[in-house]
Amino acid sequence: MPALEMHAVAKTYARRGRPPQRALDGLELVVGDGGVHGLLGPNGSGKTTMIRVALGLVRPDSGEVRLLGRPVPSGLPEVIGSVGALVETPLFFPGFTGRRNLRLLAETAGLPRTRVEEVLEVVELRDRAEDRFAGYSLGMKQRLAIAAALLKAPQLLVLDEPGNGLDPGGMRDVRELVRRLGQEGTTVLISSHLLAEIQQVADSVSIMARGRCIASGPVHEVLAGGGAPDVRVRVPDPAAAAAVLTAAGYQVAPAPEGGLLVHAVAAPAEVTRLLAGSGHWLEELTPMTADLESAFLALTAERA
Ligand SMILES: Nc1ncnc2c1ncn2[C@@H]1O[C@H](COP(=O)(O)OP(=O)(O)OP(=O)(O)O)[C@@H](O)[C@H]1O
Repeated sequence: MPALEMHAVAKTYARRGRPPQRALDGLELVVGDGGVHGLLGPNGSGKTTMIRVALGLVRPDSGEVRLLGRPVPSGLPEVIGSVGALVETPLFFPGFTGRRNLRLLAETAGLPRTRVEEVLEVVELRDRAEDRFAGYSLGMKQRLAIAAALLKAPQLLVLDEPGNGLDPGGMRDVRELVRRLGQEGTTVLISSHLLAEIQQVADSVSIMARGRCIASGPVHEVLAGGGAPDVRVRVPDPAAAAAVLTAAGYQVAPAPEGGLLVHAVAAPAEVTRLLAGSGHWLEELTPMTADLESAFLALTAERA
């Protein structure tokens, strides 16, 4: 059962004195169970709206939403206890310690104090748990917020742009935490407009642009555009080598940096074998994995 499913979801915000703003435009999106799923898109692409719709905080104009298998909003009461979310900066009491803030939240939710100690441990704030919240760095505040979302031991953790405003050290801490949670069995949905952030933590990714999902799948597949990667080869006689590869059915072009670019190579060893078999000894064979940035820019530009 997927953690989250959205079908044909549309949402347009009415704005006083200005034309309505379409935020979701027939969104189709599935977040599988387990691992870290990244939601990537430029500012204004609809990520926050999508998350708010998923959690029943915003009612869509049309479409179908299922969270942990239950329809939203009607089935929400059955599953919301298994979903932890960090959508807006939660309100902590600045004068209270981190521990006391969490204890208050745990009490309200009917959870034992031992759970507070567990989540403090998970976000590595135990050493600083007796410091006042007001004295925490942004990164520590963010980790405390994640700890609060983890109190009820959620099956699904939703984090909307958790890296926003953090310095590189803070971002690294959040990244490591997210990766660890994913490995330990929590399904994490994390949004970001930063490619590197998603690339470094997510197992799968959905790319959003203008209220739609324009690509989705395992990170390495979305990066490669869904197909096998190109490889660059260098040989002493490129023209003759190109002829050998073309005869074997490969598409070959001169590489801009020199050498040959062989398109969509599922098994690079096959290229090595073919060329060696015809007396062309490879000087270099490099898989050209597209980085997320170019894949992302190409995708969002295409559909814009
Ligand atoms: N409450 C609202 N009223 C009017 N327009 C809104 C509202 N919330 C969002 N929008 C608009 O809907 C579009 C999608 O916004 P949304 O916040 O969902 O995108 P996002 O991808 O999360 O962007 P960001 O990274 O900037 O938060 C934007 O054009 C935004 O200005």
